[in-house]
Amino acid sequence: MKVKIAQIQMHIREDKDENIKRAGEFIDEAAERGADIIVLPEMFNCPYKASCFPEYAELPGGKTYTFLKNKAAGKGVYIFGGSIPEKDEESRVFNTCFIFDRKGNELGRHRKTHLFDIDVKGGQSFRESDTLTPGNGPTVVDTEFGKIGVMICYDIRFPEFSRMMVNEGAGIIIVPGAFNMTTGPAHWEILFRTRAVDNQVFTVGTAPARDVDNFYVSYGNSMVVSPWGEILGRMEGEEAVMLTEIDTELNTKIRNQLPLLKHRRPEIYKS
Ligand SMILES: O=C(O)CCC(=O)C(=O)O
Repeated sequence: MKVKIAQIQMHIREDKDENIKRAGEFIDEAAERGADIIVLPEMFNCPYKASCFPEYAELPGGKTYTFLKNKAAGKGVYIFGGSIPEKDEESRVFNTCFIFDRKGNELGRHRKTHLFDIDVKGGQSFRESDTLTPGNGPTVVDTEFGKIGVMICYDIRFPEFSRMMVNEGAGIIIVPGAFNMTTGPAHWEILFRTRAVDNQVFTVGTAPARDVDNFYVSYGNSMVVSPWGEILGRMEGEEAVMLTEIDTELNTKIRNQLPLLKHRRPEIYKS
């Protein structure tokens, strides 16, 4: 089955309303160009800064959630809403992707499960756990294009997580992310291609546009990778909407010819 995936690689500013407005303009453009699925980047309504997350956080049903829901219904598209800081009744804050179908029904939500706490010597440092609470598992949603797994950024570094999604039947893994200028050039492409080849799935990474004046500089490089490990679409640092058509039959074709998933020996893998 053919699916047109639109990735919105946008700049993210201080002003939440401005971010929502820009996302809306790009969603309109993607829908006009025939997208079936539209994907936004990680933290698309909020600067990627731990101290901003509680300040920008919303309860489900809040302003950004309602915006995404209405856009999905209004344009008749699936929206994988990048991520936003979500708060719950106890004021805990999560990094959450809300997913809507063509009618604006919430299909699922993924709370980032592996928090990004790193300190690379002479490079990037970040501590999401200063303000965020982790989610506790993988997310797989049902669509007319089959099952789609959803994870957020750092989650992709944990191979077991993708495998859990594939074991649940996911044929595409959608990953809103925001790698930086230290880990991005080193690992982003390798990770998306490796997860695709290991699991014989499409991987879709969608990042903010690069803004060298930001506190956190996104690597950008939004990409779609085939189950054969081929890069089907790739941006650089620019702000743009990229459309890539994929064919979900490819998963089955590749799995029949190279039956990796059948050849697994889970009884001898201990971890
Ligand atoms: O894993 C990385 O290098 C980047 C992760 C990240 O930026 C994130 O999880 O938001």
